[in-house]
This record gives sequence, structure tokens and C-alpha cells, in this order.
Amino acid sequence: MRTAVLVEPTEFQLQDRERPEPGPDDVLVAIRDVGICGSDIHYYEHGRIGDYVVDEPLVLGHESAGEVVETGENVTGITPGNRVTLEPGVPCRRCPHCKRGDYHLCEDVVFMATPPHDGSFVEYVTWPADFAYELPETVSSIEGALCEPLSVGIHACRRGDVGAGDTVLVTGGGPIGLMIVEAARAAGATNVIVTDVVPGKLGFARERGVDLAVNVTETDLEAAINEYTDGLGADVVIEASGAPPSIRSTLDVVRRGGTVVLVGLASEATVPIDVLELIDNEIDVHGSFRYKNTYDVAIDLLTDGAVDVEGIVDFQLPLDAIDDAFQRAIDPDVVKGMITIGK
Ligand SMILES: NC(=O)c1ccc[n+]([C@@H]2O[C@H](COP(=O)([O-])OP(=O)(O)OC[C@H]3O[C@@H](n4cnc5c(N)ncnc54)[C@H](O)[C@@H]3O)[C@@H](O)[C@H]2O)c1
Ligand SMILES: C[C@@H](O)[C@H](N)C(=O)O
Repeated sequence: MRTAVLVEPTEFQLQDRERPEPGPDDVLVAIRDVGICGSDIHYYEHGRIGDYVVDEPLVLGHESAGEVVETGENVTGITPGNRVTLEPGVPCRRCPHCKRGDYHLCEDVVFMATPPHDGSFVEYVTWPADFAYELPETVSSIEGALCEPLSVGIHACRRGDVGAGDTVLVTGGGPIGLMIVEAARAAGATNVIVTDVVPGKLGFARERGVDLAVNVTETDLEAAINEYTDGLGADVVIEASGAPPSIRSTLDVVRRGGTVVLVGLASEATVPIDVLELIDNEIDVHGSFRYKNTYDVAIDLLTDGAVDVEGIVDFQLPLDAIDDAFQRAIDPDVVKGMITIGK
């Protein structure tokens, strides 16, 4: 089967690998669509993300959907021909985190495209059947693949307890920021504001109907939020850029008693914050790591037409053109590139 392997930073090799056999609890999936995530781009360009180092050839890709072609003997409920999306992180199911329900915090998780685990830029993947979710006819394969970044958005909104009538500020208008916007609206937020530093990203966020888009290189964010909220501040601020100045600014723009959710992975290990400001204003600050129990919700939201994920896709290219696809995806104006396999 055709497999795109990152053999060195910025170098993919298309290899022919043996098609895997599903285990008794697995499904064998013919992969159809895979999104290119920021983490794939980071591994492609730099060969590492923090402590995760690509020191062996690695298959990237973890936002994936496809069609079941075979099932293991214990699998019920999914049959060949079903279209599915794959949740890319499979936990150990036995550790204290798994047992208390925080399976996304499992330290032994097998997460696609995170060294040393291969991902889904490949024709076939075997995956535990309970981490494969059937897609209804009305949900496309691309939407299925994008359940992954949408899940990041849903989890972040849950962490921020976003609710009806909230004013939510999302800092960073990349794919994750835009998925947070979708999830926040679906959760009932009535005012959604996005910041960025790239004019194209802000224009796109406006086209997608955000209530306010702020270029923080030109506009004082605190003044803009004060004006927009009559001096109150945003109910929930969800940081999705990872830029230290943006992380620092969250406490200036959240209302007293509000919530800050940190999603963006800081490019610096330490970002100073004013602890007294945090205490005096009784601000809740939450980290948000990947997601848990979001795939069914993502599919329901897509089925109901409550979110738009396909609209963030800039281009689709076949697996053979993976080099071109990554070169295009690096452009700061590009939001989401997709790889199509087996069509
Ligand atoms: N916590 C998690 O589970 C999780 C999951 C996925 C991604 N992430 C992280 O979330 C962040 C966003 O992911 P992405 O794929 O959308 O990344 P991205 O790089 O495509 O988007 C980040 C956006 O932030 C903008 N930006 C840069 N500096 C800014 C600033 N000072 N103020 C406002 N915006 C600024 C960029 O122009 C870009 O549009 C990344 O840091 C990524 O590593 C975290
Ligand atoms: C959650 C996922 O999208 C992210 N890129 C990660 O590896 O954590």
C-alpha cells in the first residue's frame, strides 16, 4: 500500500508497505481524506515538537476519515462499507487517568503521527473499532476528517464552560481558532471575536461571520474589547495562537470572574502572568489538551448543520502530491489543506 513517510525534515518518500491486518477488536479502514494539521507542518519543517522528536521515519497525518473494508472477529456495530472518522488517540484504558474518565490525559496514549506512532497519510489503517465513528450519509468524508480539529474546539469550549449569550474572544484565527469559533457558536455564544496578525486570516474570519475581527498589530486589543463590551471584558477568552504576547494579553481582556482557556502551545516555555491580577479579578485559567468524548458530538453538530468545517479547506491534493501540499500549507494565508487518498 502507498505510504507517505517523512524520512528527514522537509523530505517525504512514497513507500510501498504491507497492508496491515486488523486485530480482533479492530477495523481496517481504507483512508479517503486526511487534513494537514499545524503539528504535521511543524514535524515536516523542524523534525520535532518540544520533546517529541522524529528520529525514525514517521508517517504524518491524524485528521482522517475513510471506509471500513474489514472488521476483526469481536467487532460489532460497524461493518465493511461503513464510512468512519478515526479518533487518533487511543489510550491504555487501565491507568488512573483512563479509569477516572480522563482518557485524553493517558500518558501511554498511542496518538497518530506523534513519534514513535505512525499516522494516516497511507492507504490503509487498522484502528480499534471503538475509536472509529460511523458517519451518516449527510456528513462528508472531509467533514469526518475535520471532526479532529473540531474536537479540539469542542473540548476548549467545554473547558471554558461557554454558554448561551456569552461573549467569547478567540485569539488566533488559524484552523484551531476557527474550529473554536464554530464550537462556541454551537454552544450558544452570541458574540464571537477573533484576533490575528495576518490580514488574510482576519478577512476570512469576517467572511465566516465573526462579530469582530481585530488585527493586534494595528489595534490595541484591550481598548477594542472594552469598547465592544462596554468596559466589561469577554466572558471567556480562548487562546489559540500560542504567541506569548497573546497569552499575556488574555488577562487584560477577560471580564472579572471570567475564564481563560489556553489551547495554543506557547512557543516559549515560560510566559509571565500577573498572579495578583488573576486573584483580584477571580479569573479561572484552564489548560485544554486535545479532547475526550467529542467525536459523537462533532458528528451530531455536523449532521444538524450547526457548524461549518468544510469551508476552511483551501485545497485538496492526492497522496502523490504530498510535497506540494506541504509547501502550500506552509503559506500563512492558507488555513487547511487536505490529502485525498484512494479516490
Ligand atoms: N491544546 C491542544 O490540544 C492543541 C491542539 C491542536 C493545536 N494546538 C495548538 O493551538 C495553536 C493553534 O493551532 P493552529 O493549527 O490553528 O495554528 P496556526 O499556526 O495555523 O494558527 C495560529 C494563528 O495565530 C495567529 N497569531 C500569531 N501570533 C498572534 C498574536 N500575537 N495574536 C493573535 N494571533 C496570532 C497566526 O497568524 C495564525 O493564524 C497552536 O499553538 C497549536 O500548536 C493545541
Ligand atoms: C490534538 C492534535 O490535533 C494535536 N496536533 C496534537 O498532536 O496534540
